[in-house]
Amino acid sequence: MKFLDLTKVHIRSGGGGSGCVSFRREKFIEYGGPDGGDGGRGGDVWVEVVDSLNTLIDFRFQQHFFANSGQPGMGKGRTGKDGASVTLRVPVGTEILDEDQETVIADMTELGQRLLLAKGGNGGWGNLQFKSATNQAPRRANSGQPGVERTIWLRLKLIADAGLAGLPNAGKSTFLAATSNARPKIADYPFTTLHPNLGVVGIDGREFVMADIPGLIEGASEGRGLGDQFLGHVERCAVLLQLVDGTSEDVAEDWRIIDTELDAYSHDVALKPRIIALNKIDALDDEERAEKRAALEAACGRKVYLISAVSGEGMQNVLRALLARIDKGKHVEEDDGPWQP
Ligand SMILES: Nc1nc2c(ncn2[C@@H]2O[C@H](COP(=O)(O)OP(=O)(O)OP(=O)(O)O)[C@@H](O)[C@H]2O)c(=O)[nH]1
Ligand SMILES: [Mg+2]
Repeated sequence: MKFLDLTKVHIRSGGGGSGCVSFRREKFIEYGGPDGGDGGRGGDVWVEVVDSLNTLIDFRFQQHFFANSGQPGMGKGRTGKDGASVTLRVPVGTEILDEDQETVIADMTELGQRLLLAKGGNGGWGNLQFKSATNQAPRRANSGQPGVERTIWLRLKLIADAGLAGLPNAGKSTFLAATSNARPKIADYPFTTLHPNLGVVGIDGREFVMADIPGLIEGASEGRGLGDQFLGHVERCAVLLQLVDGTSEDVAEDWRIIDTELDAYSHDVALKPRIIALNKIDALDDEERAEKRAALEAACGRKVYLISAVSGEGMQNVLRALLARIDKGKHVEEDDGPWQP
């Protein structure tokens, strides 16, 4: 199932700068002692959990994370500058795997959690450090330690922010394809979608993850059709978008069937914030739109969005409403009850 995001990343910490061999050269001081400074430390490679999108999509564009090397030491006892470190910013729930993809190096589960993945090399000693009672003028300095290079994998179990629910053919996959990077199969027969698809939806410069699941039918909670086996995937969503096919004879009944199945599956899922949209309005005239909207609003007792996943009409409004619900879910801990638009 396409619920895992897996990305390969190459990392390299910086090597330490080499130590310097140098002697004091000043007028009237005949034998200036050694004054070569140490090399700077190489930069580290860190991973840190940040509050961001719950996909690893950014790592498709940047797969190399190389820290800078330390600068060499200099005369007059000056230490070289340390190399800059780099940090991989990952979402909560990212696992770090070794190159073999089997060994789990770390499980990044908490916001702000930080882990050192590759330590920068120490800088080498300058000749100043080698001065001793027996050797007042050492011509010796160390080179810096090399950096560490490795390949790792990031693996994230995706959690959808929004889930699509509706009868077969309601247009769920069309909606996902129209609004996200996902390319699910779309066709004019029921049960086109056989497994869930996920897509990253962009709206107003923000992004969220939406899941398209196979259509539900009456009796799904008792195992009819594809049953409720995929509803587990929407259990953790912040909001559900229920699509009702506008070309259906009885939109109120269509809404009720899904509502009943959600409730039979789990009370919690039925009580989740839900946004209702009447889809395929491009196929309806004004009178039909008004009539069906009224019937649907009477059945569900809340605002109904009018949309067309094909023409794009009304889509922005629904996406904004979903995003607002998702944001609300993230910032408000207590449940403010169902059915609040
Ligand atoms: N006219 C019109 N047709 C639409 C619209 N949205 C979807 N359709 C059509 O409705 C049919 C079903 O669309 P899908 O997106 O496959 O429906 P689904 O809900 O994913 O169906 P299942 O995967 O079987 O549950 C396709 O022929 C779509 O082209 C719309 O806004 N307007
Ligand atoms: Mg589908």
